[in-house]
Amino acid sequence: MHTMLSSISDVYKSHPLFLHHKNPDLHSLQELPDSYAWAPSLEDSHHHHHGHTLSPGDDVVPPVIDLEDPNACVLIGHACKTWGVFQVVNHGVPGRLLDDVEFAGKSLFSLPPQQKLKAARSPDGAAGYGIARISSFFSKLMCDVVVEYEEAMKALAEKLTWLVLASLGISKQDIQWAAAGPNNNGQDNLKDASAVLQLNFYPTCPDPERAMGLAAHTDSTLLTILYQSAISGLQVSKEGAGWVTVPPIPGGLVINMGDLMHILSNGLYPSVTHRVMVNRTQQRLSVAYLYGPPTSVLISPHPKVVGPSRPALYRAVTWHEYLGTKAKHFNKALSCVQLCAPQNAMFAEGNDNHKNDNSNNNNNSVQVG
Ligand SMILES: C=C1C[C@]23C[C@H]1CC[C@H]2[C@@]12CCC[C@@](C)(C(=O)O1)[C@H]2[C@@H]3C(=O)O
Ligand SMILES: O=C(O)CCC(=O)C(=O)O
Ligand SMILES: [Fe+2]
Repeated sequence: MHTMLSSISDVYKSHPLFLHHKNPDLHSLQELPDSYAWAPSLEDSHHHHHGHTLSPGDDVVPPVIDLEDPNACVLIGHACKTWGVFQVVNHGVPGRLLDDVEFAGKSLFSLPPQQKLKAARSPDGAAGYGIARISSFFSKLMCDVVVEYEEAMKALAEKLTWLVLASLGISKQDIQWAAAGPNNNGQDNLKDASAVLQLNFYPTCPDPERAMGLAAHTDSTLLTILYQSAISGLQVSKEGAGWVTVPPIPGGLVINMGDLMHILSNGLYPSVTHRVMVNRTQQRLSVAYLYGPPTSVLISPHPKVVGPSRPALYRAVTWHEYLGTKAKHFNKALSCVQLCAPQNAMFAEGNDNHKNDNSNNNNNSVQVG
């Protein structure tokens, strides 16, 4: 975990980001500060899609897949093609561990602001605070829970990656960088895969219609495992349906396809654009496990999904390089590595149709590792 995190952190040495840390005490606000209000265009888009998202009896939500279902692989393939997101149950992560990480995360965010500021992410780092720096803030419980949670997420992320790839006809032997290394006892581990654990906290907001929890984006990952606790807020963009709320289900985990899976699948499994709305009465915690390959391995459209009728749409990139591109071009990153013009509307959808300035996200987040 150390080497992974340090190599992801390396990305930001050349892309320092000077975010302000002067967060007001968002818990006590009666009114939305102007600096948090989104432009009217965005406000329109809230309303524009409301009818689609919230109409009664609307059962258009991402599929929920039972990982113990023998047909899980086929169901996952279908979900990836049509939604780019699905929820999993019977995933093997104990409900007790989800409760623990939620409790630990909430304790962390309820620390006095001054204490949290001590853990501010440095401008040129990826992590909000390193293990060493946070240790003084937390009980041992927090560290134990995070370590245990990361282990459980890593195992689930590997399993899901293989299922997603298998649904494309790609097997373990077809992925060189995933080959068993000297240290993993011949197990089918994704050798040196990298990951970031991100805790997101969304305070209640007096004016949720005018504010945004987290701006529309795709994750720069192979896939992301998201625990969204019991409070809704996550929405995914679905062609023809607009913004669709992903309803929290007890013990469920949300799986997002990221840009690297988009590239690896040659656009067959598009990365899903998603955002987070804030809530007037309930604060919300989410825990995202952002999962990718070893940071220096080249990822390109896999030969199994490339052919004469389907040329490679993206050039090879490492996760390291791609994170740099994302840091510079945000939602246009995917088109920066695109090789030729999209061949049909499905690919024309792109990921820059929600380009927003995300500098005033109404969220606090922190990465631990
Ligand atoms: C490994 C990653 C993936 C990162 C960048 C880096 C560390 C933090 C991740 C997130 C987490 C929150 C959304 C996002 C869009 C963000 O701003 O930070 C993610 C981003 C990405 O998926 O591009
Ligand atoms: O809070 C959520 O539900 C989503 C968070 C998210 O998209 C992220 O951390 O990348
Ligand atoms: Fe995300």
